[in-house]
Amino acid sequence: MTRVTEDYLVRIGKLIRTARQHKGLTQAELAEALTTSQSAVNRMERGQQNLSLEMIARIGEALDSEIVSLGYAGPMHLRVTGGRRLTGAIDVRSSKNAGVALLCASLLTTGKTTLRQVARIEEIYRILEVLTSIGVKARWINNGNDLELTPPARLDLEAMDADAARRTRSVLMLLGPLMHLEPHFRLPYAGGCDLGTRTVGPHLAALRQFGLRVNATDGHYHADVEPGVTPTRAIVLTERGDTVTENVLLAAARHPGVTVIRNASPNYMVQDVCFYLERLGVKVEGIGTTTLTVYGVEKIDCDVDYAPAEDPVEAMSLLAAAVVTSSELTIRRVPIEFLEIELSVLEEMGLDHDRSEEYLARNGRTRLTDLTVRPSKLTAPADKIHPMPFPGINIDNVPFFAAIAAAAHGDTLIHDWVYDNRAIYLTELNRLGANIKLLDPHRVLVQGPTTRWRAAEMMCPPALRPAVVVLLAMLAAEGTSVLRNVYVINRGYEDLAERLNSIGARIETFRDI
Ligand SMILES: CC(=O)N[C@H]1[C@@H](OP(=O)(O)OP(=O)(O)OC[C@H]2O[C@@H](n3ccc(=O)[nH]c3=O)[C@H](O)[C@@H]2O)O[C@H](CO)[C@@H](O)[C@@H]1O
Ligand SMILES: C=C(OP(=O)(O)O)C(=O)O
Repeated sequence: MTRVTEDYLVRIGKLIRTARQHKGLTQAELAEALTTSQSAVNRMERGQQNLSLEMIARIGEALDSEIVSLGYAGPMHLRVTGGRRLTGAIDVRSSKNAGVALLCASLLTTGKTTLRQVARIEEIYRILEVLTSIGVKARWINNGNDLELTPPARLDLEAMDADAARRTRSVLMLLGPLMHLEPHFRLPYAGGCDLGTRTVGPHLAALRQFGLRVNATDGHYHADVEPGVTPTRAIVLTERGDTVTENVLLAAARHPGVTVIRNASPNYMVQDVCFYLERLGVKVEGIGTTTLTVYGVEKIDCDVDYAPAEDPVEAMSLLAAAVVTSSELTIRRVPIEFLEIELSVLEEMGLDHDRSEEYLARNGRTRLTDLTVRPSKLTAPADKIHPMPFPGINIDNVPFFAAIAAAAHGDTLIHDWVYDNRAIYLTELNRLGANIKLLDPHRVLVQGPTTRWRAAEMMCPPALRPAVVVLLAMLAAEGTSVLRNVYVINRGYEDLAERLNSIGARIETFRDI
């Protein structure tokens, strides 16, 4: 690990102290955020503690401070000592996908939005950069667990951080709230994982019914709002997509009158957005179904406090971690409604598991359970694994079936019809000892069981879930593996390496300078 010299340590220490005081944290509070002691923070601030670049980056994150978030810290990599069993229990955190939608939704009210237990992940940081660049005040409170967002009297859309906006597809969900605030605006083109072409047509077609016209030129969506246009009948989405449903919900929330959305996604992040809207005083009927009726409120000025639910895809990731490492693991706070089809398939494959009594998430609505998974002799499923819009196997959970199928006896056909590239990335597992044949760009045949995972040094595939699947296989492979440039994992998982270490993994993070 690279160390910085004494002179720099004193200067960095001063910067840390100033940034901490600016944020209103005590040394003890910063220490808690960094999982270190108050005396260690005291030594750091006096320049008497050696600091790894990793620690400096973490301090920067804890303090939201550009000064110490060191622009020169290079890409993050992981070094994995594999072949270890996982053990104990781990909590699922709140989802990336609800988090980004709720950040966009915060623009609906002129009041303050407090979001509890928001995942501290890169994707959230990108949307936060976009929001703060246009004037929203953002503050992490309660030891960095909760996020407080206060909009300005008028947004400065011209000042939008285009680089941050281009790194996330979720910026698309600003269309719905912004159309109520500005008659003309532009948004940089949306990005996200490298998953091939993804549709925006359904967003634009649905929002047109509220008078929003969008032209895509020069790397921007140019949006113009025609006043007085109102949907004359139910809005029928051409695809049952998650973000398109959320976008229309956000447009409908401040549209005076009743909007009916058909072919809506009932998926987890959409439910979170509906629960949030209810707290804003916007009535939504049909939550959890494919027809949503929204009773819009033209002006919303209340403060709102909401805790997004736990992430089913993170739950599936942890479950897959237990399976590939043949471990007994308890995964707590699993939003069971959104994982039960996956669990039914896994039960058929022979997965030995127990579920606790159900209890409610902090939002008071989502049902949670604690799931204990035990080492099992798995057989390949009789039928292909393929995703469906909810309810069905979650599209983002499909890659985890590749790792699980690799541990099962027999051949599993996986058909990812949704994304152009994602199935291709699954063949990366072959470098770690799996036997996966690419049948065409959307289908792979996994031939199990993988008797021995092999350690390897690899670049992260440029898509979040396949990247995590590779990491899981590295946990199973004896020896030392290296996974390079894990930004894409940090887009969607909070402190994944550290949290896996807390249940017995051995993963070190390191960075290039
Ligand atoms: C921030 C966020 O919430 N991202 C999620 C969201 O992205 P998002 O809602 O943006 O997903 P897209 O709209 O890109 O849909 C994914 C792909 O599925 C296709 N499609 C979708 C629905 C449908 O009924 N028919 C159809 O063909 C789309 O054309 C697209 O190619 O949903 C995806 C699908 O669950 C998830 O992978 C993403 O993690
Ligand atoms: C595809 C994903 O996300 P995004 O829509 O943010 O690219 C994902 O979460 O796996």
